[in-house]
Amino acid sequence: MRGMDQTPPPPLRFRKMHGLGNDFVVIDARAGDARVTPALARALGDRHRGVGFDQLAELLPVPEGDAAALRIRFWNADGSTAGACGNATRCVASLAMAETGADALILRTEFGLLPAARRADGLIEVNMGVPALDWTRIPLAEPADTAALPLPGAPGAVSMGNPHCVFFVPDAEDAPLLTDGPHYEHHPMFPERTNVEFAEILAPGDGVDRIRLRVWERGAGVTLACGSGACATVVAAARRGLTGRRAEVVLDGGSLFIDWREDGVRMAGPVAEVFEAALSPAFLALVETGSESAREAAE
Ligand SMILES: N[C@H](CCC[C@H](N)C(=O)O)C(=O)O
Repeated sequence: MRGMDQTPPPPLRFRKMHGLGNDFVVIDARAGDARVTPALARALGDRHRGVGFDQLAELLPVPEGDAAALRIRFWNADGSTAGACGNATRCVASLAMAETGADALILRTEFGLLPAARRADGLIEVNMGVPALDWTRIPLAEPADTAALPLPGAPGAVSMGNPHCVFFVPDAEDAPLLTDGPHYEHHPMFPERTNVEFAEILAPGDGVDRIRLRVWERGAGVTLACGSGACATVVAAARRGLTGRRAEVVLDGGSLFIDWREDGVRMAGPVAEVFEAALSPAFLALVETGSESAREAAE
């Protein structure tokens, strides 16, 4: 509950951005005056009653002397948190570089320190880190060969700081996203749920492998693009010898350029800022009246 001081809280400002149509609300909580809760994420993510997003990127401070410029916490539209979000990381990198005038910097996420840079061609590139391939780090509910899981279609499993289950299909356009997507997101093999990818290997172009990818995201459903999913798909494909370690990944919203090197998986693509606005105090009060969010905000 708010204390005796009835001074209204400052308006909660946010930015709306996207990477290939994978859309985000970005809240700068570095000053410590804002705090995202599962209830606020769900309310904000509602595409009819809120702002609407696939994910929310909460910007948090880092200690003095930290190698990173800032820390990011990712929230899905269902109020769950995620250890990675490639497209949102690229959007935040673009904001942070504009803020500091730098062309390269480091961002801290749950998965570690992620170097980011603006390329000469204007694309924003992030090194998403070294993929986790052991079953315990996906995580899976039992020991299994993550190169080909004991499930129909023998999908690959990869973590980029978040779990991915990658199916290779003959035609991604008619992939069973709306049935197999939720089925495998909630499959008991994935104790923390999983993102579900459907990948079709295309003919190489300009000497670069190409993959057509469609994604059902954990906590968000079908999205137009998924950066960590594109990284996981190239890793899963290369592990099977279906492609090399570099590929163009063609998603519904456009292409990401992936390069799996020894020191991590690089992912490059465009970002866009759509608008900046403030949440109305009435909206925040509405969220707070929900007992769950008020209790969490007070913790
Ligand atoms: N839904 C994902 C997080 C967002 C991933 C995606 N938007 C990306 O660009 O990586 C999860 O729960 O792991």
